[in-house]
Amino acid sequence: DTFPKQVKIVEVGARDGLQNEKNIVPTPTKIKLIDMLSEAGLPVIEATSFVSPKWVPQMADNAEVLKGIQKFPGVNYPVLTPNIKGFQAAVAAGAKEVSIFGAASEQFTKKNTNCSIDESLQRADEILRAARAAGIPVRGYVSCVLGCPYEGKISPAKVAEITKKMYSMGCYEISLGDTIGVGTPGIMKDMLSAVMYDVPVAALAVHCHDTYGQALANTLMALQMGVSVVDASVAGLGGCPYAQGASGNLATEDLVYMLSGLGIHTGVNLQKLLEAGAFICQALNRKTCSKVAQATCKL
Ligand SMILES: CC(C)(COP(=O)([O-])OP(=O)([O-])OC[C@H]1O[C@@H](n2cnc3c(N)ncnc32)[C@H](O)[C@@H]1OP(=O)([O-])[O-])[C@@H](O)C(=O)NCCC(=O)NCCSC(=O)C[C@@](C)(O)CC(=O)[O-]
Repeated sequence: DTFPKQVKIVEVGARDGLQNEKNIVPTPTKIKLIDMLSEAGLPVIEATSFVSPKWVPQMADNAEVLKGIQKFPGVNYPVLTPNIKGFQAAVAAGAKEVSIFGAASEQFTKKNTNCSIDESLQRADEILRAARAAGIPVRGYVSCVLGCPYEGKISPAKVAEITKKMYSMGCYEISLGDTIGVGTPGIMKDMLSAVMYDVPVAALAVHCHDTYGQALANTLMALQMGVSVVDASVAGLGGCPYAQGASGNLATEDLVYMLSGLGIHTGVNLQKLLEAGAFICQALNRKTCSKVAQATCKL
């Protein structure tokens, strides 16, 4: 049995999940969602992002959300920061951890952050230096690791190169994103093999979108290869606004159900997680994308 004994789930529903919503979700709804997710025992809950409100209007209430949530002891509430301006605003609002984001695709980087890969790494380096001085841990994201909406196939070597750079710049963990959910387990295996050659597996996470229904299978492959940190989104909410057609993330409920079946510890209470999912789906007036939530729905 090659599975890790314990898996850390990084809940991204309140950020990756909501950033793509057209209608602005009221700030108290976001806060209640995050509080319910904390209540459910998730160890890491990405709360919001300090990006330009011109680019992502849904995240314009970032400071109110971060200040308004209950901070459960032992739970981390990282926020996304694209540049030093975002980092400073995040710290001023009380962020204790931030995430930087880049991609293994030039065109996606341009569409998502209006710069080249090199420029995005320079911005990341600036954040990492400021974060080190302030004692703030930094997580990194690499998008498009299994394919890009603009460039198509992405080579595992390119993903390994960017991941290695972020790791050597000081990110303690790097989340490998299948941004548009096009990957299949064989491609995940090849990509991870290349990355693991350069970066210790303990510093890697996977972040699978479920556009083609492959998120759980791709995640299982990563777990078999020793990855023990998995990003997921309650009710399968989500998608990147600069990756057209990308659907939501792997549903956290489905991940928790699978891990529990495998006897892998997560510390998450599935019942409370289902309640958080039901709450946000009702608030958004939409059906859950979680199969587990659909299967256990009493209505
Ligand atoms: C990077 C920029 C800012 C460049 O955007 P730009 O337009 O090139 O930047 P700029 O420096 O020219 O600034 C434009 C305006 O935004 C302001 N501004 C500038 N920075 C900030 C900031 N931090 N916070 C608040 N405001 C900011 C700045 O002050 C200015 O305001 P103005 O002077 O016109 O009034 C922009 O492209 C941006 O915000 N992009 C973020 C896009 C985004 O959030 N995408 C989704 C997250 S990534 C993702 O979902 C993938 C992931 C992580 O989940 C993993 C996966 O699935 O693969």
